[in-house]
Amino acid sequence: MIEPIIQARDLGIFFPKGSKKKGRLKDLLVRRSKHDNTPGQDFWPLRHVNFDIFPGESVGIIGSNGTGKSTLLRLITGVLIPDEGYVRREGRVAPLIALSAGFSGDLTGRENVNLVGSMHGMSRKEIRDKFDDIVDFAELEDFIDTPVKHYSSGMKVRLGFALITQLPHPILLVDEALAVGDRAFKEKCRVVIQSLLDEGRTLVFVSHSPGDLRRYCKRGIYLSKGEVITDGTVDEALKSYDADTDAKQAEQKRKRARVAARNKAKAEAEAAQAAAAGVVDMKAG
Ligand SMILES: Nc1ncnc2c1ncn2[C@@H]1O[C@H](COP(=O)(O)OP(=O)(O)OP(=O)(O)O)[C@@H](O)[C@H]1O
Repeated sequence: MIEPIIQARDLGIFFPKGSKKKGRLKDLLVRRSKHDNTPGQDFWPLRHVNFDIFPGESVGIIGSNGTGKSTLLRLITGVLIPDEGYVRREGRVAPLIALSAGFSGDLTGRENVNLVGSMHGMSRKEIRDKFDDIVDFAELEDFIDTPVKHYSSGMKVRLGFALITQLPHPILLVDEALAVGDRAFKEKCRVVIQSLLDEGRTLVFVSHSPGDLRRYCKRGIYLSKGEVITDGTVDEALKSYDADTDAKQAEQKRKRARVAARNKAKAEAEAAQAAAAGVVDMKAG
């Protein structure tokens, strides 16, 4: 029997309302003690989430802003620790997430490739062997010995993408990585992702682009308010998302119409009152 490469069971995480993004152990401890002191102040971006992802699958995570998609990827990488349930993964993760965040500004591109590559488990030899390909892909030949703090945000993202896609890890997590960079670079990234999928890597892909989701993913998980609403083909998940969005928009339209009708009735009542007061004044005059 094939075992899942990623398995989530009753997965949930809370944040105290109004807190900043966290992930360090110290923060988690602080958060836990806050939780104990102020019950009812928690916000659960994800709760009761269950799924199995099998080796070689490509799964799109779909949902509107703030529904817990990135949080889910961060739980899969292990950057965040769940408060309920668990997420288990078999094998290492190549995270195409916040691509420029791991770099140290004072170090050069070359030094960062060495540092971040080894942090992700690459040996010195692997880094040496892949170094030229990384620099070439990132198109940073002339700037590789410049401190990263002088890079533009696009240059940092290019270097991050070039490095992370060289990792041999079986699980690839992508969070809107294709939404950055210019058109030519985006196309290059798409080709690389496709080639990694062809090698049999497992992909979990967060995107707002139906085109990209359909291009890479057979399966789709639609999240709403932190829960899995649909887990099926990518078309089924997108359909479910569209139907919810349409229903939400219709509700907002009805709400606006109700407010407009109320305002109109109020304005008419005020006009009638003013007219009546005018009649009284004239009589008095
Ligand atoms: N570490 C954190 N501390 C506090 N709140 C957080 C933290 N991480 C995420 N959140 C909140 O959890 C909710 C889900 O965030 P998340 O980034 O996972 O959403 P998303 O579905 O990826 O949204 P988008 O489509 O806008 O990227 C948001 O309301 C966000 O503000």
